[in-house]
Amino acid sequence: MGQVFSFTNIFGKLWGINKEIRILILGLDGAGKTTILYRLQMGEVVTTKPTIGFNVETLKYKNLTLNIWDLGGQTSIRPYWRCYYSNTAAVIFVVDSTDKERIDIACKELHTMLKEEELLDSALLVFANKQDQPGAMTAAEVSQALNLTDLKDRSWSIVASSAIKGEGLTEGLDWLMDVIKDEQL
Ligand SMILES: Nc1nc2c(ncn2[C@@H]2O[C@H](COP(=O)(O)OP(=O)(O)OP(=O)(O)O)[C@@H](O)[C@H]2O)c(=O)[nH]1
Ligand SMILES: [Mg+2]
Repeated sequence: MGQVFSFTNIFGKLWGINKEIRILILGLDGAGKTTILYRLQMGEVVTTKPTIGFNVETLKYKNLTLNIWDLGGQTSIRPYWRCYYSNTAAVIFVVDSTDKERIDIACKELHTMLKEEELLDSALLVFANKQDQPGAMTAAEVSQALNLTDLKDRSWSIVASSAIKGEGLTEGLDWLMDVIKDEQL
């Protein structure tokens, strides 16, 4: 009981200290999820292999402790995403903005995922990634292709990013932290 009412516990919770926040990074294979995870954690571009299973890293960001789960996006692995949904504060959905052929598949996977009961309260941040590549769809084009304006009763945002150049990632995460902090009050 003493532990429950301790000063650090109460005030830590008020300021978001101690609280661990679970975030999933999802999206089709090759979108840049693992590159984004390690760019956020280490500030570097790492060499990646297709993720079979998941990577999980803890990141301290603005007084918050984020547990970020990066799941493999290959077709055969996507059915396992749902095993990770419970207690998820936010989903970061990563799109390869150059992959026009598969944007409809990305759209379908996104909306299937968002219908899941366990994710009804989760915020959504979409990264329109690989903006450094010629011919990349803009964030507005990706937003339209993903039918994001159809989303009701959910905090969502889309941010143009390049994980390789490190652009847009902090902007996206700042938006997400503001939403998560607001929802905790
Ligand atoms: N040009 C460019 N390449 C990127 C960017 N982000 C990631 N990549 C490259 O895209 C490839 C796939 O990146 P990953 O991070 O492994 O993709 P993933 O989404 O984790 O893929 P799975 O693990 O298979 O689901 C790698 O060669 C990355 O270097 C980006 O913003 N721009
Ligand atoms: Mg990966």
